[in-house]
Amino acid sequence: MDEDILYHLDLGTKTHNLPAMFGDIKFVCVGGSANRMKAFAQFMHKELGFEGDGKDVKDICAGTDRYSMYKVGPVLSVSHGMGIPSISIMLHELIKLLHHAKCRGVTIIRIGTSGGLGIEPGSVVITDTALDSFFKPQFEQIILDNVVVRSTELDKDLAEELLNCSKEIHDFPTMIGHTMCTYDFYEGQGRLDGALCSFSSEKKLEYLKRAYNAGVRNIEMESTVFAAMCGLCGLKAAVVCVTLLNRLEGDQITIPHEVLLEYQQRPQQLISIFIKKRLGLHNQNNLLDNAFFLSN
Ligand SMILES: O=P(O)(O)O[C@H]1O[C@H](CO)[C@@H](O)[C@H]1O
Ligand SMILES: O=c1cc[nH]c(=O)[nH]1
Repeated sequence: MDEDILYHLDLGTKTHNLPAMFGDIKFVCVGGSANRMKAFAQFMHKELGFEGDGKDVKDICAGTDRYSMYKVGPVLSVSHGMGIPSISIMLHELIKLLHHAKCRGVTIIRIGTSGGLGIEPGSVVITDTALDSFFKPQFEQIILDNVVVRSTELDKDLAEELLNCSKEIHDFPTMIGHTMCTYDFYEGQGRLDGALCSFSSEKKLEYLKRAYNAGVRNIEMESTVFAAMCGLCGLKAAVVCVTLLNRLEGDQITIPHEVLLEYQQRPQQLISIFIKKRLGLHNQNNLLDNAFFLSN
């Protein structure tokens, strides 16, 4: 194409110098909420030792209210909204953005929240494989009037590397497990507390226990399409989600707001250690030299 307009990001190849703006990106972190992804950018600003408090970090996608995007050195932090359609639109445009910007060796991580299965609330789950609602490691994309089945395997070495980083954090449990991805938060996740509910408490528990026995440790709403698209486009990808409750014990999220905020920071803490280790900065307070990123 002579010009590529990344409509939902309010960016384009003729209107923006994408290699100059994004060419040094090595890590992309994505998550549902715009506020969380801004907070993550501010946190990484501090963690990477940049000057100032990072409070004035600019939303690169401010021209649209669909998604928010923040850049801190080699780290891009992007919101994706809720559910498969929302994240898949963002990923199409983000992956084209990385291509136009000539980025190389990029690692992409979803940092999210989820419902846990049989594990302590506040635990962090690193996904090895994303499963659909039938516990299959696949994502079904409708293309024209065909159902195209795509693999949802994630990078096993990256998951192990993240698990190793978690050993430095002693405040909460972290584990590797399967993640089930659904099209809905209520009926789709076997909740009894939606506006509609057509099954019994016994049926719900029977389904969730089968999911547990199939290796599922948490449930969320984006991991299958994320794994499938990143895998097909050659991006090393991981999904790291904190659990807000144990779904074998209830449906409503009753934790106080401050606890929710603290839980949401857990995947961010882990990813910060991972990024700093990859950059050779872990346990150092040195100021980053931007030239390092431009030359690597
Ligand atoms: O915390 P985020 O990243 O939004 O992810 C989870 O939370 C949302 C539901 O509350 C869904 O998008 C689910 O996947
Ligand atoms: O139970 C939960 C909690 C967060 N996100 C989900 O998708 N499900």
